[in-house]
Amino acid sequence: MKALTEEQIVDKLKDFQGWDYHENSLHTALEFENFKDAFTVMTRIAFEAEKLNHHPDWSNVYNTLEIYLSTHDAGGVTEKDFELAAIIDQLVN
Ligand SMILES: C[C@H](O)[C@H](O)[C@H]1CNC2=NC(N)=NC(=O)C2=N1
Repeated sequence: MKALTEEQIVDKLKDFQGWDYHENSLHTALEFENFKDAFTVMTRIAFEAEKLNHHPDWSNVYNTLEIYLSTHDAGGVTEKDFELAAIIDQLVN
């Protein structure tokens, strides 16, 4: 799968609230009520990532979750990253 151009990425991001293009990845930062809520969402994302065989680069500190999505095999952002971002949005909204 081929990496998208920055122009394509910025254009597609117009349909995504709360995501930006940062360090050659799609990026979002989420804050939850508490650690359990954050970890619950991480667990649900993990199952979706496994189904997609597409995995996030993420960091959790207490009630915050920072997610970076890129496609290692393509060395950039691809449609799969947007697919997983859309799934994550459904899980958190
Ligand atoms: C072997 C395995 O299918 C590949 O390494 C998959 C796993 N998950 C992945 N996740 C992401 N974000 N990018 C990949 O290129 C990728 N490749």
